[in-house]
Amino acid sequence: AGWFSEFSTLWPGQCMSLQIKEILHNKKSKFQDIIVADTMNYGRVLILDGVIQCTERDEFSYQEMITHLPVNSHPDPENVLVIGGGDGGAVRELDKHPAVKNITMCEIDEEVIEVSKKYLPNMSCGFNSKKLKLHIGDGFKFMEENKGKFDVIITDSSDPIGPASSLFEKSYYELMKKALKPGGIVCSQGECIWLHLDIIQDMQNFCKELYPVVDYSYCTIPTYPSGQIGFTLCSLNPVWPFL
Ligand SMILES: NCCCN[C@H]1CC[C@H](NCCCN)CC1
Repeated sequence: AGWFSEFSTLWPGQCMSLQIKEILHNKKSKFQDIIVADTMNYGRVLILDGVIQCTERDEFSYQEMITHLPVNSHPDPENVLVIGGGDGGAVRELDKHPAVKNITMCEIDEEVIEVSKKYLPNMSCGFNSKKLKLHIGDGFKFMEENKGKFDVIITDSSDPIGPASSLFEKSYYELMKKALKPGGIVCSQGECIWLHLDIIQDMQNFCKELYPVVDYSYCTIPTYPSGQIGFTLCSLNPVWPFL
C-alpha cells in the first residue's frame, strides 16, 4: 500500500500523510477532484482537490462541534440551514436534536453526495433524515434567495481556495445575517490558528461589525493540518452568550 500526502499552499512547509490500503474512487466532478480511499488506521477518507475533508475515525470531532455548538446555544433552533456538508455528517448530528424541526442543505457538488452515499455510510446516513430538504447549488446564491428564514446557519465548507472561497468573505456574512431570523446564530468552518491566524483575525473583525456576539472555538482533529480546526461563531442575540 502507498501513502497519501496532503501538500497545500495553504499550509506551506508541512504536510500530513496517511497510509493507504486501497483507492475506492478517483474522479473529477464539475467542481473538484474527488478521491475516497481506505486507510490503514483512519477508516475511509474523503479527499477533495488533494485536501482531506473527513475520515471515518475522527470526523465526529468536527461534525459534532460544528452542529452542537450553535444548536445548543440557541433557545429554539427549529430551522437550520447547512451550506456545504455534502458528506452528510452535519445533518446526521442535527437530526439528533428534538428541537430541530427543519434542516435545509445547500451543497454545490452533487457528486460529493453520491460518493458519500456509496462509500461513507456512517456519514451519508444523515441524508435519511425526515427533517431534511436538500438543494444542489451555490450557497451564496441560495442565501440571497432565502431571507429571514433560519434560526441557525452552519457553513460546513472546504478551504478558501476553490469552490468555497466566497464563503470566507464579509459579503457572505452580510448575506447570512439577512437569512437569519431574530436571535439567529451562525457557525462556520473557521480554519486553524496555527496556520491561518490572519484569516481568523480578519473574519473576527468584520463579523464584529455585523453581529453583537462573535467568538471562535476549536476542536482537535488528527487528520487536519496541525491537528485542529476552528469555528467562527456569530449571534444576533446579544443576551444569549455562547456556553
Ligand atoms: N464535513 C467536513 C467538511 C470539510 N471541512 C474541512 C475543514 C478543514 C479543511 N482543511 C483544513 C484546513 C487547515 N486549517 C478541509 C475541509
